[in-house]
Amino acid sequence: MNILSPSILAADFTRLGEQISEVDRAGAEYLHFDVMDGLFVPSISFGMPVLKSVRKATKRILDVHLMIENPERYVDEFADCGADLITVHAESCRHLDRVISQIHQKGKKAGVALNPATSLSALDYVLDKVDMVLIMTVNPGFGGQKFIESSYGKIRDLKSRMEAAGLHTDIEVDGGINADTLPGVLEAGANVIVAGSAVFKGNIAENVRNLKNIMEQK
Ligand SMILES: O=C(CO)[C@@H](O)[C@H](O)COP(=O)(O)O
Ligand SMILES: [Fe+2]
Repeated sequence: MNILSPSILAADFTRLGEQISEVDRAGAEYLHFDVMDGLFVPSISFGMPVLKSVRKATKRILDVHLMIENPERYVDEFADCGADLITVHAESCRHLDRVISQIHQKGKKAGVALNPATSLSALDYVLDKVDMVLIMTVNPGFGGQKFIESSYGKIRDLKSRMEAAGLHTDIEVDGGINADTLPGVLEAGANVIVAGSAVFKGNIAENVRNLKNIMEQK
């Protein structure tokens, strides 16, 4: 099933509750929550107190993307604040297998994210343990960046690898997704689509409808 996960990083924070209701009403299935620590990525975004408030504002799946060093320090707290799905970066975990188990022990779904320059081989011994793989289609740290073209091939390779192993794990893409890049990532095998600017800039309901239309045609 294809799923849309609007990234609130691109929302108007003075009207966050309203804008969350708007994407909910327009039919987005997930809500993407980008946590940045100023170390793993250059920017600092938001953390637990904001997640707690967002949890009260929506019943949708909260898809928490941790762009932080040593995320095991905070996984339990993000789980307690209302995350449903917690994604950690392979590059930021010294003990990736252990962090995946930690997320599962909290009763949450676990995702592993790969930066554009990270090989799929980082997933070799954990692929069958994760609920989702996040292929970053920009270098993490900021919204509104340009999609990296080599991502299409990477998604396709991951999809073949999963098929060969008999796995139906979700493939999420994040960064520079819009009406132009969406058809290609769907074709390549992605099914969980993060979109920040393409949802929150302009008319939110119309943007969600357009992206969902494309997703339904594929
Ligand atoms: O994780 C990140 C950026 O690091 C994203 O989730 C962005 O928030 C996506 O924004 P757009 O590229 O869709 O504007
Ligand atoms: Fe993200």
